[in-house]
Amino acid sequence: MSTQNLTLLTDLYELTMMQGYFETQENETVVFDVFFRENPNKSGYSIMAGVEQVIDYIKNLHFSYEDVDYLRGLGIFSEDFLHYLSGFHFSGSIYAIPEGTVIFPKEPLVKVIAPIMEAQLVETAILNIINHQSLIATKTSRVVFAAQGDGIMEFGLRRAQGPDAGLYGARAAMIGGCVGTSNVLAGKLFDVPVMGTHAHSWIMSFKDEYTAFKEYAKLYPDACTLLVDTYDTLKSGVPNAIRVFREMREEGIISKHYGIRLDSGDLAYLSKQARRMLDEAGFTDAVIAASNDLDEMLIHDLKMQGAAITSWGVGTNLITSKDCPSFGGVYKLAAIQNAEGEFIPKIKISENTEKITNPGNKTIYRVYDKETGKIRADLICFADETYDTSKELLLFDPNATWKKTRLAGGTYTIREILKPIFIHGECIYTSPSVMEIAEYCRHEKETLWDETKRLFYPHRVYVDLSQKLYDTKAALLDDLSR
Ligand SMILES: Nc1ncnc2c1ncn2[C@@H]1O[C@H](COP(=O)(O)OP(=O)(O)OP(=O)(O)O)[C@@H](O)[C@H]1O
Ligand SMILES: O=P(O)(O)OC[C@H]1O[C@H](OP(=O)(O)OP(=O)(O)O)[C@H](O)[C@@H]1O
Ligand SMILES: O=C(O)c1cccnc1
Repeated sequence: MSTQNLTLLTDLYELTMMQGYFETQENETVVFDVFFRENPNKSGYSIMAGVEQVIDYIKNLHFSYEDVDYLRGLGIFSEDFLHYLSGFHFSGSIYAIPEGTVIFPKEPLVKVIAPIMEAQLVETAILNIINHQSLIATKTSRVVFAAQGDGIMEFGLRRAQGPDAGLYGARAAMIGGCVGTSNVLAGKLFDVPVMGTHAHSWIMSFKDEYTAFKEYAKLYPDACTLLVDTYDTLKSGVPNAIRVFREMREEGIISKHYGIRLDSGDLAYLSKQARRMLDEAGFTDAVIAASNDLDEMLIHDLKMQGAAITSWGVGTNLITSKDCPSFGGVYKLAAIQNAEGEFIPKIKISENTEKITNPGNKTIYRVYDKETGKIRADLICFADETYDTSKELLLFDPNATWKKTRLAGGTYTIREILKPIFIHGECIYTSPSVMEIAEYCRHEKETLWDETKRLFYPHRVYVDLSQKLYDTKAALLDDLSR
């Protein structure tokens, strides 16, 4: 939250390195990139989320008297360094891809340009925030895709990995496309719709199911979703719900939003039977909602089975991204500024060529097909490179350079997707509201080809390097292998 001081939310090694830089170096300005190597959940794309919380974190970055005192107590920091920390503030620049944007592996999601002591300190918290929210936004986006336009309600708070994961997970889930959340604190803090039904305990607390439904309908006639599986879904739950709906209709209080929720058993079979019973009773607009360990695969499968469900409550699998519990974003040094103000590219070698980093102070252009508005590729280049869209653009796969695509001038458009957030310590970016981000995210997904959006074996979007960046990288690798 915006006033929270998370300065010590870092790994100890960031502070021990910071002290090392303080003792041994000139505190040169460096460039660090946040990027990830693989989309989670076998997705063809990911969704950026968490920038607003990164902004809050950076704005509140300071070592309080108690923080400094605690660090002193560890017995590993000098008084000179602790004195430096007590006057610390972030003076660098940060660029980020706006929340809700579709993102792909290898591209810089966040770029930090700052004196090395500052840039090093912020690694852990930035990764923590972006990794978590981007993971949940991406998972949600897949669940939403599977539901083919039906609403997904985020129900995961009780099974999230702690309060923060529940709260910021709900925020990310809204960005990824949920229609609402059961998380009331998320509703208050992020101004997003809260919604829900009722629990089995409600039914069990009354003398019988009918009375429980009736009392609920009296209290909440405008949002009356009755949980029908406590005793026997088709023999008792649905008939009792119909009885109550009928009485509501007779009393003229039938609402716009009413229906049932299934939470166990064969959801395809039960939903079809329930639909038939509701329709026969004249309640054709009663909504059938379902929950019970759902995820995108199950929802996809239930759709294939012709389930008559049009509203889905998804908890555990979404809020924990159960099939892929980590986003895998990393933070790597890409350049060091010399005395002349030039950024000298740096590279990290790996046995695994996929893990070799992209050097330099970079930016990203998203290249769109002019006619369809769909993404052709992303192009990572140096920050000072520019492109003229009236000229031919040559794209090539950096891992298989013989794979080339030539886009004729006038057939494509480009958009720089990395945006300035902080310049020389000053925040120059205003975060949109979560619902505005969610709307933007919905449009962003329209720029993906269907082949990229599909749940299984999606088509990969190319993330290419400019010729200049490719040549620089090759030259650095060449130098290091001498
Ligand atoms: N038609 C279906 N096709 C595929 N999966 C289904 C179908 N119906 C339900 N499921 C899923 O199968 C799983 C069954 O859950 P589980 O074995 O816990 O039984 P249950 O119905 O929840 O019983 P109970 O809650 O009474 O223990 C859930 O994840 C549920 O969403
Ligand atoms: O299955 P999930 O995707 O995690 O969705 C949330 C679950 O949480 C509730 O169950 P719970 O047993 O906690 O409470 P209940 O007594 O209200 O069913 C709800 O009925 C869902 O089944
Ligand atoms: O409102 C609901 O139906 C709900 C909320 C949280 C978890 N499960 C269900």
